[in-house]
Amino acid sequence: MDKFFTDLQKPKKPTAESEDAASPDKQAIPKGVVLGKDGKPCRTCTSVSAWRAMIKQDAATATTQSPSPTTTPTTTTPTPPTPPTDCPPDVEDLGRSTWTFLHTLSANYPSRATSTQQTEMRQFLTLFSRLYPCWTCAEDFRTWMGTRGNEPRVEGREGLGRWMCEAHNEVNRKLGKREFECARWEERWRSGWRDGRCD
Ligand SMILES: Cc1cc2nc3c(=O)[nH]c(=O)nc-3n(C[C@H](O)[C@H](O)[C@H](O)COP(=O)(O)OP(=O)(O)OC[C@H]3O[C@@H](n4cnc5c(N)ncnc54)[C@H](O)[C@@H]3O)c2cc1C
Repeated sequence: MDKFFTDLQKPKKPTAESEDAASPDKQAIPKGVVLGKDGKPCRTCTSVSAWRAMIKQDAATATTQSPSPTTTPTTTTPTPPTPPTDCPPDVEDLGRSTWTFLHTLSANYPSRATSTQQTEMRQFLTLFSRLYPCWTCAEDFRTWMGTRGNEPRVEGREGLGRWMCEAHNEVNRKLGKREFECARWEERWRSGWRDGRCD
């Protein structure tokens, strides 16, 4: 699991297993930008900041490679405008929405799941880990989930909620974020905080 996000700061190449296999031009890819099978950056695998850095770099390259014979080359490249909110999600927007869904799903899982419900939840998590649109995230999530001791705990709500919290904390650690106190997952995602601020 050490590779989970370790190369977040490097452009990540799709693996042969990934449906998005590509042959990237390393020179042209800024840090943090991930490529899809068409060789183009994968927006759902890339943060807006890395995306914007790429646009800025493209603009700078265009300026230096094809200067107009009649104009003086510019020395600064304008920062692209902040995208409006109704644009396709980047890796962070997608992640926030997805965690909201996954924790809410756990919070509404039966306290004691039937064997059918357990099977369905296992199947869902397996499919989720294959279909999540950030393929680099999905790949690492699959690896984590497949590691001994990290298998989904689907017997009931408490186990699943804790497991989801641990899964999320794994991502938090890899991204250098603070870990969440898993004893409080239910307050965050089901009952609301004990101080009553969500009531
Ligand atoms: C399966 C998966 C894999 C991902 N992999 C990557 C990746 O490889 N690279 C990448 O850049 N991004 C990845 N992301 C996105 C990343 O986890 C964040 O969603 C994104 O960086 C936005 O972070 P955030 O700080 O806004 O809050 P988020 O991490 O999205 O958290 C949202 C809210 O959940 C609560 N929370 C935080 N931690 C926990 C926890 N452990 N348990 C319960 N609640 C918690 C907090 O209240 C927080 O505000 C992944 C997302 C998912 C769903």
